[in-house]
Amino acid sequence: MATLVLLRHGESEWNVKGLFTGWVDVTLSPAGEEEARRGGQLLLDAGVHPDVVHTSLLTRAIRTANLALEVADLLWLPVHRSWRLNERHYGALQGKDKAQTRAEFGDEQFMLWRRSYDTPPPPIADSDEFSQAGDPRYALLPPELMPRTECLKDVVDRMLPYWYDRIVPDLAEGRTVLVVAHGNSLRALVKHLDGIDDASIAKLNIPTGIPLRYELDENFRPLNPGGDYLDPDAAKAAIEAVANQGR
Ligand SMILES: O=C(O)[C@@H](CO)OP(=O)(O)O
Repeated sequence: MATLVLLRHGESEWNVKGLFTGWVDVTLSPAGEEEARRGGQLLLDAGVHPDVVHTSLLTRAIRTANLALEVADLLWLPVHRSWRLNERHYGALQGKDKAQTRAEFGDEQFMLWRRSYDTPPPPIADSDEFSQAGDPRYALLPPELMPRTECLKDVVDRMLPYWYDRIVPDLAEGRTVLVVAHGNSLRALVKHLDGIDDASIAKLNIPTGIPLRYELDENFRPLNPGGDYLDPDAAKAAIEAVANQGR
């Protein structure tokens, strides 16, 4: 049996403003910093002691990991970062206001872009102020792998190699693994873990800053399907708030 803990970064500055974020590297809001620390406290209180951390290349996830680990007195843990755990690339919607987008394109198109499994938003132009073309953190990424938009299916496809090649080996060694990532990269991982079908995944939302614990069997499948939030009441309210963004 192995323990896997998933943690979505704390509230970001663009979560507060209601903007599509994706790969834009915004930082945490003051409330998000607090959520991250509380996430660390929840780990401590539950007696969960991660041995290794995997996170994305985006500041909001990296800072969340650091703030949570500091509270748990675990800043010394090994941390691995990969673009494969980044948020879904939101294409030309990056930097756009969610409520305005919904008003302009209608609820159906808005939800297709936000939550359908295989409809990506239009691609972002390299000249767009919110494009990541030329961002030095992706300099070693082969150009053909650099996304200009992604649907959730694309995220599953680029995240799974990291799951199998980097995270599963840690779990197989008996390590407790903490993955600090993003709303949609964690939806992709939960879809895989829980075997959620392509239509039902539209309804799954992940709250910021609340650790979600899975106990996995020898095939790295959940013994507790759906996982257990370390603060279930707070998670319920926060999940509702994520679902209603842009309304
Ligand atoms: O803007 C984003 O990158 C994501 C996460 O904040 O938003 P959504 O929940 O709408 O997919």
